[in-house]
Amino acid sequence: MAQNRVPIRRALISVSDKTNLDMLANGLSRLGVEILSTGGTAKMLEQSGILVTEISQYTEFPEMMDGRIKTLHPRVHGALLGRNGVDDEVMAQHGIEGIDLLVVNLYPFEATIKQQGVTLEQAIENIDIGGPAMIRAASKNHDRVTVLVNPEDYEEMLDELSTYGGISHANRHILAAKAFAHTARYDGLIANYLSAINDTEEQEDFPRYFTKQFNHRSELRYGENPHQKAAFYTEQNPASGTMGHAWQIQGKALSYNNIADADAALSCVKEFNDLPACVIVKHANPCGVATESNLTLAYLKAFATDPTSAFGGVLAFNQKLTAQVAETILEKQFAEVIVAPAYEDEALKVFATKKNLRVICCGDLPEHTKPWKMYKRVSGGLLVQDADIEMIDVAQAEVVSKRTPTTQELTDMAFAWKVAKWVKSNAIVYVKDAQTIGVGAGQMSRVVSARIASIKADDAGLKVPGSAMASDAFFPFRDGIDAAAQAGITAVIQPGGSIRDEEVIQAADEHDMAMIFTGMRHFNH
Ligand SMILES: NC(=O)c1ncn([C@@H]2O[C@H](COP(=O)(O)O)[C@@H](O)[C@H]2O)c1NC=O
Repeated sequence: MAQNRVPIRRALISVSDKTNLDMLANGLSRLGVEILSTGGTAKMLEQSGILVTEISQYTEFPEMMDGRIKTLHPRVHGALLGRNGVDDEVMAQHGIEGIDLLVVNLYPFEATIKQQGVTLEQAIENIDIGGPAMIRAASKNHDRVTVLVNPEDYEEMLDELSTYGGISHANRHILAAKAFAHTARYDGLIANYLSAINDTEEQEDFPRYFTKQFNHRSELRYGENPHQKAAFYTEQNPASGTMGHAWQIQGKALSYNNIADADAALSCVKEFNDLPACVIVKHANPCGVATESNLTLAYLKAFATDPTSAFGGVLAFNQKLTAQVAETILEKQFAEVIVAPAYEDEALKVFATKKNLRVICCGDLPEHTKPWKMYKRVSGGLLVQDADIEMIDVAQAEVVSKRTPTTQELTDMAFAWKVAKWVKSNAIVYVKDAQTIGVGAGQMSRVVSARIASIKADDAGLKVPGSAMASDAFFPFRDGIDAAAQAGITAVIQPGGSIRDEEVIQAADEHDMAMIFTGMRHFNH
């Protein structure tokens, strides 16, 4: 197929972010490309000794209104929009010389609105008008014009230009789509910002119009089930320690369920930043969680909670993974996915013996997570909420039982509470000595979750007596407490807030249990 390469004779460069600018302009000059440029960009290029024509010289119209008008001129837009073989005559008639390459990036609106105490006026002055207008014009006319909106793309374009003398149609098309995505994201940010601010400049939590852009990261073999097609999209700059940031080191391609489960495992393991921790997830639920003095022991304890469910599980760790952990995992079980912030080279050599095992590196886990939003598609709409990043200090929680918890019980309750947050509701988690003893997940009644936690502990040969129990939401009846007491639970952590709290506290007192109320619920659906 013909490449339909278009040579570049004239370029317009107008950039706020001047990264790689010298390299680009030097490259273009060497290839004999004439450069037009706006005020600040032209000044910088002149200082570097590059020959440029100021845009105001070309338009014969001054830049004005503090930069609100620079390139908004028919000689610029005609030069970008004029079609080869269609508009040649009219261009000549009006002294319009075609621009073949447009290099633009926009006023830093996103960075401006992220600043503390920014005013509406400052935000508005950082809305770029001329830049998006040119990007849209050039992208529409990518049949002739090449458009660059990202300094990371300069080098590849220069390579193609110097090697082949022009840019292929395929690449102009890719760059045009990228440029429209760039302006779409930019306008989305502006619309979100303006529609979340009222006339007294108070920021509302949720904009009237909501636009968010995600970028295609990979095709997935299929979705939750083989008859569902699926792909993975990520944010612009995903934070370290997230699935959006993570990269795969080895193994079979990641599936939709792998990514969802690895995310669940990562979320849970991040709760334990003080000690080496391991979380094993199966079908989005932790089936074993433990902390210990090193990752190998943490893994062994997590595995011991429910070895049956751990088969084919997704394992997350909160520290650099050693060869010893890798060997122990391979001895003990078949795993689908391992995710950790980093790996020792020796650990990777061990995993390399299992070619299919998916090994993912997520980068450092940040200590404090900034607030962010969660989205869930429902038919005909989108649910948006704050991510559940809150975690109470259990030591400050209210003791509601007659008996106060022992130090050991408090520690176990704190651990169980962190795990319960990441178990699907209704969640019941039994914990002793920094190890999950039984997990009851995703049941329609709380008492059944409690029974399941006991059954799981029994199946694994773990002793419940003396364990603490966490419940993600209040107990609506005393039956859950009675069932737990029967199993040997001595301490209970739960949000409280039921109309039958008194009856529930009385049940705890009758069984001589310690009970604390967190005042915070952690439903996870
Ligand atoms: N108003 C205009 O005609 C106009 N044309 C280009 N710009 C922007 O001006 C910036 C570059 O300005 P300078 O070269 O003066 O540093 C770029 O981000 C570009 O998108 C404009 N500024 C804002 O709209």
